[in-house]
Amino acid sequence: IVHSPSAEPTSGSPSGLTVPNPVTLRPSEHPIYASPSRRPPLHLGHLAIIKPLVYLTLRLSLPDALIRLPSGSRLCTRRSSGAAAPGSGATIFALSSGQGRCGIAVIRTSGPSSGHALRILTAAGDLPPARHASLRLLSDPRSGEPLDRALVLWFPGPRSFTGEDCVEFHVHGGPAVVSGVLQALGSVPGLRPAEAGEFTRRAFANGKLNLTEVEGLADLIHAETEAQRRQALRQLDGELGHLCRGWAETLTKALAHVEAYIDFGEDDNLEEGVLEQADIEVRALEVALGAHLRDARRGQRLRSGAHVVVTGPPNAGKSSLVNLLSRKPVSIVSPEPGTTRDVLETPVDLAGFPVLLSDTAGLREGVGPVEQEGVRRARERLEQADLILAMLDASDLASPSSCNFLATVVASVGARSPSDSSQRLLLVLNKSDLLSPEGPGPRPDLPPHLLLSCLTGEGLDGLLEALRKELAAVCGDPSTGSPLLTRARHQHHLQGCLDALSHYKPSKDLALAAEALRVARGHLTRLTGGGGTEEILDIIFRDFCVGK
Ligand SMILES: Nc1nc2c(ncn2[C@@H]2O[C@H](COP(=O)(O)OP(=O)(O)OP(=O)(O)O)[C@@H](O)[C@H]2O)c(=O)[nH]1
Ligand SMILES: [K+]
Ligand SMILES: [Mg+2]
Repeated sequence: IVHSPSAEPTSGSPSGLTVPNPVTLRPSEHPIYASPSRRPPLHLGHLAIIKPLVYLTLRLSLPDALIRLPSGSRLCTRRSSGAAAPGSGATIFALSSGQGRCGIAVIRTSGPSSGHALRILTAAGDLPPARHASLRLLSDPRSGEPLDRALVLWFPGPRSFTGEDCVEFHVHGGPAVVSGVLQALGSVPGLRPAEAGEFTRRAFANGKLNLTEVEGLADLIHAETEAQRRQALRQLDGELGHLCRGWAETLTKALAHVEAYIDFGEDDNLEEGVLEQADIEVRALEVALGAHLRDARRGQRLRSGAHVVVTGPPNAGKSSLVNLLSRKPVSIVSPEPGTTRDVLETPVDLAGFPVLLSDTAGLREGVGPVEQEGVRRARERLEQADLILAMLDASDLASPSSCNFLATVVASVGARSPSDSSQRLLLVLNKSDLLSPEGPGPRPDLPPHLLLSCLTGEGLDGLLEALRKELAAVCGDPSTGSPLLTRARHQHHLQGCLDALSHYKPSKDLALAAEALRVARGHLTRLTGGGGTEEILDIIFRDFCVGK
């Protein structure tokens, strides 16, 4: 029996599915008002009047709340969640496990009529105990005909995946059983089939997941390699959202400092150093954002695949290597130089990392127009590579094409420092089987390289290990380090935040500095799904299938 990971047995579940909904509190409802000593917000030792204290406390405690400010409302009044209200009380149902014949299929419902539907299908007056698997006979409510003996799980809201009342039917996976149960559910008043991603959308709207977690869930469903799965799980655990919320809090604090200074600084009511403190924190945040952005492409590569391009002079064995790594005959191999003309790409899982592997034409000059076009395409593809697999024939290192390749491609990538280039290069000397065992090895003046024979397979393990290390550097290791930015959307908002902070110059103009902080904070809020994100929701939820 498969226990569905979508179920959420306890509120602080270990999968981190529960995220406190950013609620809008009125000042009078906020706990800080009940006991102001709970969280001393600032060092305001020399505060002469009580008004700034209340004011600052409000601002620090209620970052996204609707706040009516004492004088000149400067803190923006943003509604916390950008989600649409969930589907107007309809109860949705769908097959949530994969299509086709299987041992067990999971059908679930979400919405206020879930309990009613469960009672009707099990012909029982009572609901089963919450969050326990119970064996029940399901029958068609119209004909009374038995459909299946199934496990049913009842998740009363809000402790469910969507936050609404949910039911899961674990039925036998035959197509007739599944369609029978789906039809039976469709006959219950108030129930309708779910649309793609609708369960997750409701979870988002009810504050069960934030936007980066929704993206993590979509990626987890689509993860094809180990590393992708690990990255998606970390994002689903809310690590990126957590980081952004921490940053947004820093900005809120700084904003409160600056605004307090605008309103009360001149009255000499604030202690010294309030602005300086804000300055220090903003600068530290800029450094952190910069570091994350430098990493930015790694998470995206891990999500969509790193570009690995095999290049070298003709006949080095490039196509042989591509076929070996992809374990299928992607490219034609022949003793004739200039066999490969077009760029041939194939997705492969290399040591747990998703890779788009490209075979290219051998690089040489003075050839006919067709091969020339192949060489041009090869060079173009080389520019887009995250990792270059540079290949030479170990028995042919003295040839003009080998020397030329070493002097141009290998030398130029090797000369760039790792920091100013995102491209990496592995030099592979193929056809090691042709080297005589007693004879001298390859030229001693060569850059670091690996020996390989595509013919015998010797050196392949070493190459795979080297590839694993290189790809970990290219994609980032999803099990360690800070959470990666997996989408261009994340990068866009972090860059926007950083750009806004470059206008933060409190020594020049305090009002503009405050505005810069607000814009910067807005980007962070939108990254996790707060404030005006409606238009991107559709894009994100399109990634889901029906039943998720
Ligand atoms: N002895 C030996 N021959 C090899 C090895 N790898 C490839 N070859 C042979 O070298 C020849 C060229 O191999 P390809 O894989 O077509 O080389 P390529 O670099 O793709 O060639 P082009 O597409 O023409 O640039 C073929 O006859 C292969 O069988 C190896 O490790 N040892
Ligand atoms: K060839
Ligand atoms: Mg080839």
